[in-house]
Amino acid sequence: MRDPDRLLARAGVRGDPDRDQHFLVDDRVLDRLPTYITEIDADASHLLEIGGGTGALTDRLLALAGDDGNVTVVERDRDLAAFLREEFREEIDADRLTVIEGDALEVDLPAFTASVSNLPYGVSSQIAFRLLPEKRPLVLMFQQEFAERMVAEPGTSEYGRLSVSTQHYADVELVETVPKEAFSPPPAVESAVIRARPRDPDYEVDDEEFFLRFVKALFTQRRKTIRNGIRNTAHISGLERPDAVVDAADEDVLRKRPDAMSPSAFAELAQLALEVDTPAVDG
Ligand SMILES: C[S@@+](CC[C@H](N)C(=O)[O-])C[C@H]1O[C@@H](n2cnc3c(N)ncnc32)[C@H](O)[C@@H]1O
Repeated sequence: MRDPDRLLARAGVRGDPDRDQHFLVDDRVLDRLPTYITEIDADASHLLEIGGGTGALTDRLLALAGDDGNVTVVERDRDLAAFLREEFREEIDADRLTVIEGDALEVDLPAFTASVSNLPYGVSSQIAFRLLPEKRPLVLMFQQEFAERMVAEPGTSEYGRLSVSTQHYADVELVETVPKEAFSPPPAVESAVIRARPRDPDYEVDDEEFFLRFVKALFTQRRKTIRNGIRNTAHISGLERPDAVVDAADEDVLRKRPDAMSPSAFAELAQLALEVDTPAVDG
């Protein structure tokens, strides 16, 4: 495997934190990341990496994909993309690696089978919610506090809109926390890796967009009861008759606060809200 410090030296770059550049330099962490894919027997024939940097993780993903598989890496920084094309010329010529130079929020993504990425933290949420609906196994590095909110259970202080919307798409677990020293330059906060295994939720929602908007609306009033939340957030949820929704809902639910509501309880309430109200379409 390529040595991360040598890759940094060959690229001749110093990571720029203002451009979300914190390169993994701890071999043990780099070597472990692909194992979170093999552990669950996921299809590794086409791996996607967002934010290739100097290619230390890319190298491990090429090994994971094997000689018959391939990897696509997206990198926004022009110099780093040029370095990746030079460093991995053989793999590119053998059609085992594709380097896409561009912003991961804008470029067309290939039909990947799984993604392993040490995400640029400034846009990690937007990238995660680009990847999760693709319903592929994901192993993603985030700021630790963000990762903890993604995997949080109802009734905890970390549980919120992010937990419900993440868990709508996948079973998620926090598989590893990563200290700052594993990166060069070290980020300001600790990091953590989550693994997402796609599955259908154990509830039905007819209008996914409304469900996610309704959950977002109610969590803006985290300390209020669901009763008050429904009434106070119609401008966000788009409900036109919030009082009618309150009249139709169970008293037990109306008395709760959002952080005590499981995703399926939100889904049931969202379905009811749709039955008694036709929400205005966003935008
Ligand atoms: C945290 S570093 C990870 C680099 C490398 N994968 C590693 O683990 O060492 C994130 C990388 O994403 C790139 N990046 C930042 N914003 C991006 C964006 N919007 N789209 C694609 N890449 C981006 C940065 O230039 C940087 O190389």
